[in-house]
Amino acid sequence: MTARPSTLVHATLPEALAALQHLLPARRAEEVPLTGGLGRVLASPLSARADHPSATESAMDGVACRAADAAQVPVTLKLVGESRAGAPFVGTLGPGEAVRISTGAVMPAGADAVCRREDLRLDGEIVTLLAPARPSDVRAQGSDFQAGDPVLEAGTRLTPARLALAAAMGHAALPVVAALRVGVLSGGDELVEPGGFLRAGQTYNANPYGLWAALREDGHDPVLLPAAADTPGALEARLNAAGDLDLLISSGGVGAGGHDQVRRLLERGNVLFSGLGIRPGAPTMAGRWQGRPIIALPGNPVAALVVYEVLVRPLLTGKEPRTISLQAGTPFRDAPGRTAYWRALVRGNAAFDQKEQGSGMLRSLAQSDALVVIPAGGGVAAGGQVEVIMLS
Ligand SMILES: Nc1nc2c(c(=O)[nH]1)N[C@H]1C(S)=C(S)[C@@H](COP(=O)(O)OP(=O)(O)OC[C@H]3O[C@@H](n4cnc5c(N)ncnc54)[C@H](O)[C@@H]3O)O[C@H]1N2
Ligand code: MOO
Repeated sequence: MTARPSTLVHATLPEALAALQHLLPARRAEEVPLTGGLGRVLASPLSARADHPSATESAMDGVACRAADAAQVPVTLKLVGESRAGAPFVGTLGPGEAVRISTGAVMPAGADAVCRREDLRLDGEIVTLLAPARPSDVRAQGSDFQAGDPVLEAGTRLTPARLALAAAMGHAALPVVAALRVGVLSGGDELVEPGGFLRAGQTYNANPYGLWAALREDGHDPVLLPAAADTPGALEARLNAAGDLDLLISSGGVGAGGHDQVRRLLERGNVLFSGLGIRPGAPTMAGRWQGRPIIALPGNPVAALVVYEVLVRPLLTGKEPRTISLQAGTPFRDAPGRTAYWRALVRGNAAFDQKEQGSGMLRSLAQSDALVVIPAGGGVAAGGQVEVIMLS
């Protein structure tokens, strides 16, 4: 059956992204505890509830004193007390005086520098500084961030460091974009679940596990659906039984091979685009089946994961892949009429193409550091500049 008039044939990546954006449900916000925030995306900006540091404090173990007293060394100062983390020195430091101080302890009033423990000698109430006390070993109150500062922007993906930051800002719960429930489906008579017995001509079902992990990384809620056999009825039954899903992502069955059930099913429903101007991933399709959005990725495992990286991830996170410029350590050819994403190793400031670029060769993707992006007609000689997407 031919595609409907609204179908984009051989969409560009931006066209495909724009078309898909209209298909996803409006994104709600929800609150999660800090321990549930990894990979989630902030739905609104997050401001600090307190200054960090909350007081001016020492960055080192040693003694706190006046920098002016300790510019010429060796110098002898009188120890008048101690400031420990949680138990500050009470009072003001006078000229010629010092207090013992530990890392993170509040600087006494009057003190503005710290001499490190390894740079001094203690003798009862006398301390001899052997190196000048340093103002740079003092952390000023609010020098990391101040109460009320909008530290994390809406749209920020929560990494371990950002979760620690949110905790340091005083937040126990975080407003995040509600996860989408995404069904992950594969199809093909040759597929055997990992762990099972493999006969010649069969292949372990790998794609859903990579897609499941990528969806989890992006803060969504993937649901693995059992692989469907290559019969029209089997696929339809899987989709109908999939239950309440916001989106379905399939892999396989979009080629022109005659057993390509996903393609046929989508063509009976509503096709949004059929074919993408990229390599790998050219046969990618998207559309709707009984109202539910479906992104149909190619079966070749590298194609499925590369299309996730350059199309699905930007769609689900609202962020374009971050590219950096590197030198081409080897030549990178273009793919006629398509944007190519070549697997590459990154060494120093240069990208080197992986010898193996076959779309079925998953090992070379797993062992790559980056995808080098080469626009149609834009092949690059060794020594030229290339844009690359770093793979996590
Ligand atoms: N004559 C042509 N043949 C092909 C073309 C073409 O233009 N002309 N395009 C090739 C490209 S590019 C791709 S990509 C594939 C797309 O094919 P399908 O999406 O229909 O994928 P399948 O035929 O189902 O499988 C392809 C390949 O991938 C393996 N596969 C599939 N699913 C999984 C899975 N879940 N886990 C692991 N491996 C999987 C499958 O065994 C096949 O080896 O078509 C090319 N052919
Ligand atoms: O799009 Mo196919 O991606 O090269 O294997």
